[in-house]
Amino acid sequence: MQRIEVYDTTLRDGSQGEGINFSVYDKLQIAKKLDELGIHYIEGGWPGSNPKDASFFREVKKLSFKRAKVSAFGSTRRADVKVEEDRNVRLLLEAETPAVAIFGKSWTLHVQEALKTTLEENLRMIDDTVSYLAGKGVEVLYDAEHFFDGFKDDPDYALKTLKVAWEAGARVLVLCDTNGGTLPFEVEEIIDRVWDYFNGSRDVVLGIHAHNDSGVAVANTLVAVRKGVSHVQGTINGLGERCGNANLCSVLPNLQLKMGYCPLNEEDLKKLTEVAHFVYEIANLRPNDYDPYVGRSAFAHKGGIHASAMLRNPRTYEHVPPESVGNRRKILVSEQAGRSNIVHRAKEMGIEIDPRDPRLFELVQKIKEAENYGYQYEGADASFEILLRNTLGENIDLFSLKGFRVIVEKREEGETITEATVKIDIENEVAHTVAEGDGPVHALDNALRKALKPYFPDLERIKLTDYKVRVLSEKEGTAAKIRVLIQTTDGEKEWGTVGVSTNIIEASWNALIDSIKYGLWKTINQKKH
Ligand SMILES: CC(=O)SCCNC(=O)CCNC(=O)[C@H](O)C(C)(C)COP(=O)(O)OP(=O)(O)OC[C@H]1O[C@@H](n2cnc3c(N)ncnc32)[C@H](O)[C@@H]1OP(=O)(O)O
Ligand SMILES: CC(=O)C(=O)O
Repeated sequence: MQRIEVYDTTLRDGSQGEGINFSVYDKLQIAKKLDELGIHYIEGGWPGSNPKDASFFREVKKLSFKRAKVSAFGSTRRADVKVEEDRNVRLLLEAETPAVAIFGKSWTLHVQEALKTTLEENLRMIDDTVSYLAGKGVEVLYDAEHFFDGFKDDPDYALKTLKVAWEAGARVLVLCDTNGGTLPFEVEEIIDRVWDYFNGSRDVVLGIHAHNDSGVAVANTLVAVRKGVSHVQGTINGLGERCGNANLCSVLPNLQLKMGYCPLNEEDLKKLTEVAHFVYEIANLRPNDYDPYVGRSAFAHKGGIHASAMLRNPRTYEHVPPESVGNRRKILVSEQAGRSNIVHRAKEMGIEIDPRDPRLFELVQKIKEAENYGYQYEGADASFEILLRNTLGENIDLFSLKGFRVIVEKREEGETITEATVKIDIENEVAHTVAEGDGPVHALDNALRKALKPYFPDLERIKLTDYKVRVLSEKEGTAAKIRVLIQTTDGEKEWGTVGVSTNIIEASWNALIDSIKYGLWKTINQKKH
């Protein structure tokens, strides 16, 4: 089995994606993660492009990588300029990286329209640049920009550019589908023609760099490997110009788990999900839950039929074990659930329940009715646990509500005052408190805490971290039904709760009360054990 070289261009082509702007520090952090993952080459940027990329190459020298080689990217020399006088080529050398990637034109249209030069001069530009850099002892990777489109228009010329780069000393010839318009069967046919051109010589090393404009960048990369390509380029999460690049988070597990290649070692592949989320975080992007392999939903099972079969044998609904890429399985509870989903979730909570227990049928029904009303338990694990325990006859309520009132007063001077009064039964006493807040929910939270604090000092640690409101029936205007989802933490764990009502304050109260009730019960329960 041939060795596959992995070349990551998240820091260069990934930075060309709309909305992406990595700082030098970000780039260095990502480079370290890529090295830990076992990536062979890290393309850090284009030193001739901007001061940030130049600065990255100065800083990255201070780091030592376990495995990865750092590569600098740039173009061939400009037309009619001596290679040793070309600014871009000089800056590439000044980056002092062990490898450089040079892109050159393979498509006559580009030579004539974009470069405005002759076909012969373009060949000289490739020849001069590759041989000059190789002569300086740098490993040169040659990116044949628009190779597939160039080949379709003028195969002889496109192939000639490859030959020139190879003979000038390029170590790898990377076939680029720059516009991302090529389909997998075309990639296969064209690569066959490239091997024919080089008389099947496997001394030649071919690479692939595919863009995702047709949604097939990963497929194009995989078929290229099947055709003997041994150098694979791509980015983490598929970031990159326009629709992005081949997503290494799909390419790598496909190669490793399905095709029998070993671009990474088995243990390193388990870091993939963490690296994917790290890059999203640094790029300030919300992770795509539906990403293959590494998305939060990649192994989330919602349908009752799926959950039932999964619990008997995970292979029934999973193409690979989630742990192989560092992800995890989730069994969701919702209106699509059956008893199996609940048995599984209950087990995770330490509750053993017989799948034939009649209370389970009752609970499935309750959930379906509640979701029909507007509740959503997928993001509200604590509200689900409360419902489950109540149905099983366990009372986790440490206090009960006697009533609340909220007053919002808008004053002539423009000031808005919000005040809440809460009355609760607690340990056979009645606590009656009043508090102000920035808004009605804040005031209620403050009043409730004031009432509970003397009984539960641990309440201090319980903090709301997120509060989301969703209108469920927009057409009803201000009388619409509202769903409130609250996230809460005690500094160690997070939990979610849900409330639904046509009254936004009541919906918020329901979610709030579940959140605090659950947090207090959990703390007391932990102390007991
Ligand atoms: C397929 C790819 O993704 S390639 C990478 C693309 N990435 C980027 O463009 C990001 C970094 N780019 C930059 O910072 C700038 O574009 C620079 C510094 C490279 C060049 O900036 P400028 O000199 O202002 O020119 P501009 O951005 O308009 O680019 C056009 C110039 O590049 C030249 N050029 C384009 N491709 C090549 C090539 N393969 N070899 C040599 N020169 C090239 C063109 O001939 C043109 O030069 P001219 O204006 O003298 O005719
Ligand atoms: C080199 C490169 O990024 C491309 O051709 O798409």
